[in-house]
Amino acid sequence: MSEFDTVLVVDFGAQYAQLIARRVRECHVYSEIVPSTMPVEEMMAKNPKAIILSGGPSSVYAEGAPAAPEGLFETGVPTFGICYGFQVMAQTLGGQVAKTGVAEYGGTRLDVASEGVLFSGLPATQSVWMSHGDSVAAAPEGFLVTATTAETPVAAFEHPGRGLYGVQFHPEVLHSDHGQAVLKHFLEAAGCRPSWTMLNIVEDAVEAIRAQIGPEGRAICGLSGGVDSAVAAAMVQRAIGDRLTCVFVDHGLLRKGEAEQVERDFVDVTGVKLRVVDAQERFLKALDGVTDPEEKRKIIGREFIRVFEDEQRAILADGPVEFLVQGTLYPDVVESGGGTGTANIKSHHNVGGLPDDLQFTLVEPLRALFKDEVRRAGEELGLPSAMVWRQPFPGPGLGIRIVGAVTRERLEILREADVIAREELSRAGLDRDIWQCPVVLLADVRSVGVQGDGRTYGHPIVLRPVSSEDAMTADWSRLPYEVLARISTRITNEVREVNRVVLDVTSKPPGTIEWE
Ligand SMILES: Nc1ncnc2c1ncn2[C@@H]1O[C@H](COP(=O)(O)OP(=O)(O)OP(=O)(O)O)[C@@H](O)[C@H]1O
Ligand SMILES: O=c1[nH]c(=O)c2[nH+]cn([C@@H]3O[C@H](COP(=O)(O)O)[C@@H](O)[C@H]3O)c2[nH]1
Ligand SMILES: NC(=O)CC[C@H](N)C(=O)O
Ligand SMILES: [Mg+2]
Repeated sequence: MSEFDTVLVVDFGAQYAQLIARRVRECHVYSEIVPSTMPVEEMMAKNPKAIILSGGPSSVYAEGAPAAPEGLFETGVPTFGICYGFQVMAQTLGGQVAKTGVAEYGGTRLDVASEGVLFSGLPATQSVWMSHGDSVAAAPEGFLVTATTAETPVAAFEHPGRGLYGVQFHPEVLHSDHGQAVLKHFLEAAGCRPSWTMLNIVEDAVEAIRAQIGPEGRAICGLSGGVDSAVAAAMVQRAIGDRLTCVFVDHGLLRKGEAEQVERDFVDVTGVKLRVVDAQERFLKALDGVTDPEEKRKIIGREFIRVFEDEQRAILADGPVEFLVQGTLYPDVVESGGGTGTANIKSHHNVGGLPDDLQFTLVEPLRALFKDEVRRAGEELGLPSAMVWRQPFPGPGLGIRIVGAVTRERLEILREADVIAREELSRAGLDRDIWQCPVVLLADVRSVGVQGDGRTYGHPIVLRPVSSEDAMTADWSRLPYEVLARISTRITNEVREVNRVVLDVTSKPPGTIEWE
């Protein structure tokens, strides 16, 4: 018998399929996503202990809407439907789904009518997160309706005898008060053992990397000094040892002290082979005069790859290098429009920004994970905590924090302002409280100031401190006024060209974290 149980998440085109999978993993049960079009026999071959049906954008009664996999409810495998998955279960088993004319989006009060299995021991009223326009009008025969809301008479149902459960709300998002408990109750009822740990992610990833690269293959890893590439590199190093060469690209869009830090921190700890490439000229030339954010991102993505290709040739003497390792995470993929039916928000340089003629085979062991999971993997791998808890910094660097064309002078201004903000936030002990704090230069905006009794006509700097769990959503950080005041005073005193500092008070959505 396998040491851990498997839960399949059947994806109906959900925004949150990966989020469901990770919440299951948080219950220490292994979980994998499969498309709703996969035949039931193939699902059964994976020997699932339980199945979760995800949400999705369609209406179950619409023509062409994805149906429950044929025969799924006859397999006897305990199954939990969420939102669309709940509606699909209701309809397939003889209940009724209809557009009732009322929709619920966001926080909603749920009244538990009967604890049943899912709500066992939980409060009779709780706040849950909803996102639906269709509703279950009648539960299938034999099902107990366990919860309602003001607008939704059937907000949860279950038939423990048949191992079938469903909820209209999203237990996987953190805004649902007891969502994780509801999920846990389902997994327990299904008999899933909590025996899976993050160690398995590391071990499995290392195994998979070994299999992908083979016994002779060699790889280059883009190392940025950030968490993701550090963890990816450490995994690959564990898999293929010194057949890995790391490449740090100094593209001139880095913050003060960044290049030195990579050499000091990562190489010291891992002893990995590192090549540092000074590519400032090439990036600045390629970006000359470019103001469109997507164009900047595409150029930066392409130039990164061109540098990796040059490095590939430079180390050819030791044997060909076919693989490129990147620390790509799931949010990079969804935002670049790579999820099921998701829109392109911005092309992350390492996903949507890659050139079409890419010669490398990509190795991306973190592609299905969120940042906090990567941090835990980093801890499992024994990386130092200063590295594991470092705030994210985007690959395109200061290039997407200058609103307007990128020039050496503007980079210098931004670098000076950024280091002041970072110093003051650290001094105030706020590094762990905030997710990151982009400092943005509005290069094409000027405003009038008065300094030393004279008139100035300088540029504004925007501070964008945010708190977040996984960068998919974020809120602006409520920093102490004294800290903001100190940052503002120092930046305007110390950075010529800047005569105004402003604070960005927008959450994500509607804003994104970076300005471009
Ligand atoms: N300066 C760089 N040199 C080489 N590779 C880079 C550089 N910047 C980014 N990359 C590559 O692009 C990937 C994505 O960058 P991203 O900023 O998302 O991750 P990270 O820098 O590893 O971690 P963090 O999100 O904590 O900054 C990196 O994992 C790395 O492979
Ligand atoms: O490596 C990266 N390449 C990119 O092209 C990129 N764009 C945004 N980011 C980082 O991703 C997170 C979410 O950012 P946004 O809310 O701006 O999309 C934040 O942490 C951003 O700093 C990037 N990281
Ligand atoms: N989030 C969802 O799964 C939505 C399901 C369905 N599209 C509805 O609006 O009710
Ligand atoms: Mg980074």
